Amino acid sequence: MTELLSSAQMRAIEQEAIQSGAATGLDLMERAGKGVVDAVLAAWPALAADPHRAVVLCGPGNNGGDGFVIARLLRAMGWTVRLHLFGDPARMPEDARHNHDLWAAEDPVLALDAATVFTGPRPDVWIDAVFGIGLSRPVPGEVAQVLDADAMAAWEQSHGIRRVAVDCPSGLNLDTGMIASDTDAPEPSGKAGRATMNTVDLTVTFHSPKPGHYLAKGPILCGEVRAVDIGLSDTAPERRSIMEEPDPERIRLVEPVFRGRAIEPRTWLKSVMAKPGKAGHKFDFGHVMVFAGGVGQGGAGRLAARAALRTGAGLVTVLCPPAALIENACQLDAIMLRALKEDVPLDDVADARVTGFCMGPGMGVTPRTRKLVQEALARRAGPRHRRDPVVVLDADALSSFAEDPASLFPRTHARTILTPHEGEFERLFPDLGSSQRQGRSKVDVVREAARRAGCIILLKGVDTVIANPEGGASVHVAAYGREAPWLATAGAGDVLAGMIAGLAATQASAGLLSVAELAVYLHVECARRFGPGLISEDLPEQLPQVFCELGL
Ligand SMILES: NC(=O)C1=CN([C@@H]2O[C@H](COP(=O)(O)OP(=O)(O)OC[C@H]3O[C@@H](n4cnc5c(N)ncnc54)[C@H](OP(=O)(O)O)[C@@H]3O)[C@@H](O)[C@H]2O)[C@@H](O)CC1
Ligand SMILES: [K+]
Repeated sequence: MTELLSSAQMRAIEQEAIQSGAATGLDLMERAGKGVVDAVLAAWPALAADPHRAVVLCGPGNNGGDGFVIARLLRAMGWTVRLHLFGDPARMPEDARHNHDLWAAEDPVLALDAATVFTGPRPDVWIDAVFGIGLSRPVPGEVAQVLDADAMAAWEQSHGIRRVAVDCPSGLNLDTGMIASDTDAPEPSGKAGRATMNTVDLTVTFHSPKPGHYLAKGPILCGEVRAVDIGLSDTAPERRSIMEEPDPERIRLVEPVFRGRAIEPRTWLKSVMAKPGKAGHKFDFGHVMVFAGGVGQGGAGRLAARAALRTGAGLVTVLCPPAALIENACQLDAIMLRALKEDVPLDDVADARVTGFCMGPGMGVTPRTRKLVQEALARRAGPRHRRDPVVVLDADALSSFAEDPASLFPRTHARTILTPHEGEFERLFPDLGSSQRQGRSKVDVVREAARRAGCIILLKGVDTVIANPEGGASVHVAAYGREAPWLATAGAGDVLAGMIAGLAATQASAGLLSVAELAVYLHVECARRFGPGLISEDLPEQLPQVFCELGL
């Protein structure tokens, strides 16, 4: 997993390097500027063949300082560079000021406003070095107008201009992935309100990517993200083992990368999953019970059950009300089926060998659902097992506690995972819901929710965030080449719940958060493998091929 560094962590690492004498601030800025130029030429090799034209937009801090280095390096390659500055050079930080002076000794520093920028000739490359990790408030009006998505239309064939952001598209908050919206920017038309931000083709960041590249608007705005090495070392390196739970101080990105290097996906899968390479009988790989709804309401539970079985659980049983037995029996083969009468306790049907419960999809928002959830959460490890059964709560199992979430949280435990979408999340944590976040990052609110609930929370989305009560957090994003728009389909969440239950119930030695990370990744891989036309029934059926392609 790649570790995503907050602005504060990035600053601390930079300061440590400077204070230890490993590098000066100027060294780092020079390496950052050179890293951007190298990344641009690597992305578009044709640009290296002969000199081109660039516009470089610089801001008042060190992001702007990087911009001055980039402008100087391009100039040295024979490029024609127009440089625009927002801010007062006299107030720039020392290193940025130094690079300003190097540029200004030979070439003009132009004003950064739409009239000045867009009357110049069309550039081949556009470099945005206005604000980076130091963005502290909404982007001022004159800058917002230049960065507006439509502004470039002032040039002919503006779509052919290569747009590059230094650290981030200016205005994007690198901790949250959000854009401050209460800008004082008047639109060119004079209307109040925020201009729409330009998306770039390439974002070049330093040392390590930041959460804002992956959360919320980040993936929409950043194009491709490249992190370049500027010679910083991290004193808190990644955890020793790939399946270790994340460092509570850090956020990690779910991908087959470990300690900065891409690894064979199968190494990751084998470290998290119980089944590959092990001999055993079906009870060695767990028994998952999936609760289905009443007559006509069983599809969601069946989808989850199929996903649990395909991920490797030894046995999967669907539990349903007696009236729905025939409906389910007509549709299930390898999956077992039991009726659970209204007044019968869970213990009557679930023996000590059950290692996982998947609850919620199609169950109905009812007192009976609440009761069953409470019973499942009260179950403890059987004599043959080290750990309590995993309890995956999704959909109606969550909404059944909307009136009184506080009655759920004393019962949830370390082997519980709640898998809400935004609506369900808001029902359980009204003050943390998307309408109440007010600039707090999705990671922060999911961490807070996990702490409150005392269990793992997985908040679904294009950017899925998973957190444990200790503060460990992961982000998985279906973007940057892993887009999965066909996953926005009814039942996809039920399948994910089943995948998590299936993987966790197999008695894998990895912790539940690691299991959830892998399940989210596999879920997206299944959707991508199937592609257009995907419906939820297709997802579990992709697993065998996905496992095979990932090297199992
Ligand atoms: N850390 C590292 O390891 C390395 C960092 N490097 C680079 O440094 C960048 C961080 O530099 P930075 O800290 O100077 O912040 P930056 O983004 O330039 O902005 C601060 C300035 O903008 C101003 N300002 C902010 N918002 C504003 C607004 N809305 N409207 C108006 N003004 C606003 C703010 O003013 P203030 O808030 O202080 O009033 C201040 O003047 C980082 O992104 C990377 O590119 C690399 O060189 C190498 C290694
Ligand atoms: K920038």
